[in-house]
Amino acid sequence: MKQEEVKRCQIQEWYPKFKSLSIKTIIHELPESFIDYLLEDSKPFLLPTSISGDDALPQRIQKPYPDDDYEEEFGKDLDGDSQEDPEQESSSPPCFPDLESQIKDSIKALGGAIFPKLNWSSPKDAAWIATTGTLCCTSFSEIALLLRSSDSAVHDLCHAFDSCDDKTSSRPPQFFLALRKWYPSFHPEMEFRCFVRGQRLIGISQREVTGFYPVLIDKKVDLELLIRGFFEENLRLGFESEDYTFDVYVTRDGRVKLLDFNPWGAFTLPLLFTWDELEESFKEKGGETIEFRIVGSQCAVRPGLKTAVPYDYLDTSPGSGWDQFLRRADEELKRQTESSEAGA
Ligand SMILES: Nc1ncnc2c1ncn2[C@@H]1O[C@H](COP(=O)(O)OP(=O)(O)OP(=O)(O)O)[C@@H](O)[C@H]1O
Repeated sequence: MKQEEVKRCQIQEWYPKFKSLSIKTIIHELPESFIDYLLEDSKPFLLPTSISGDDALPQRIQKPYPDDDYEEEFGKDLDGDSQEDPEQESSSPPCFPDLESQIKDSIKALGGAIFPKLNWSSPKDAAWIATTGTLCCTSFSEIALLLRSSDSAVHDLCHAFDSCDDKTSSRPPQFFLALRKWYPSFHPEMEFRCFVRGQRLIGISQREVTGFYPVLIDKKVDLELLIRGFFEENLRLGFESEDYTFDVYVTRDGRVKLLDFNPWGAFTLPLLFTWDELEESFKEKGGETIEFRIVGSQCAVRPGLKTAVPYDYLDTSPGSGWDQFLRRADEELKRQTESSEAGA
């Protein structure tokens, strides 16, 4: 894969051209100080101080220590004076007044609630930390909390070009924050990922693979016609890459909305396909047919895509803690088996 292909899939690159086919979005360039803040490994975890004071998150979260209790226990010396905290200076909450004020205006212009996204990715793996459990944000600090907690954001910030065979840099020159109007009524069964190889649409997959939606069985033929028409009319010659994926949402009245572009292969999830299957199908059929895959029964649903839990839950590598836990569980099992055998 080439860097150029990955760059084309950045929202600030494609959105201006395909704006009329997509959902309402406002894009802000991010200052480097905010990128540093997202990447710094500061403890305690500090949210930016709000300039407006009308933040959706309680101010208390933004303090390094929980008020009086901490001071009572640790902060007073024997004479009763507060001790100086050597970390105090470095742990004062950051503040991005200009960015915050621009974002506040954009959230208002988008109806009061937005879905945040960096150049390529949303912080979908961090939804668990939000008070709503979703990516719906109404304030700057909610966005900051999601981005700071997300491995998908770190991927965009540090590893976006890792799969490129002509990689010259680890990051793009600028980062952007896309604020997309929040749609609470998105129907997951109406989202599809479409696979384009050699400028031919060769595959369509249900996007939400953890559910069985009987309605798709009846609608499949019509949906394929709609998506194919959308692709031929707008993307085949309009998007410059030869190989890529695009995500669409089909509204109840049959309009196709473009949600996203992703590079072919590498970090992009092939959902109900494998990349080998897609390559094979292109080789055999030369892009003449489209294969449309949906989950065909309740028994065929896929497990979650492991994108919505903290990385620590999944990491079983040495040093993660899980390795020790599993070793001890194994030892305990062996011990029990041995003692029951000895007793028999
Ligand atoms: N504006 C929106 N309002 C509500 N939900 C949304 C909105 N945009 C996207 N979503 C939901 O969030 C999901 C992820 O969105 P999106 O594809 O933009 O994120 P992503 O990080 O690029 O994901 P991927 O890496 O899989 O492409 C979508 O499948 C959709 O269900």
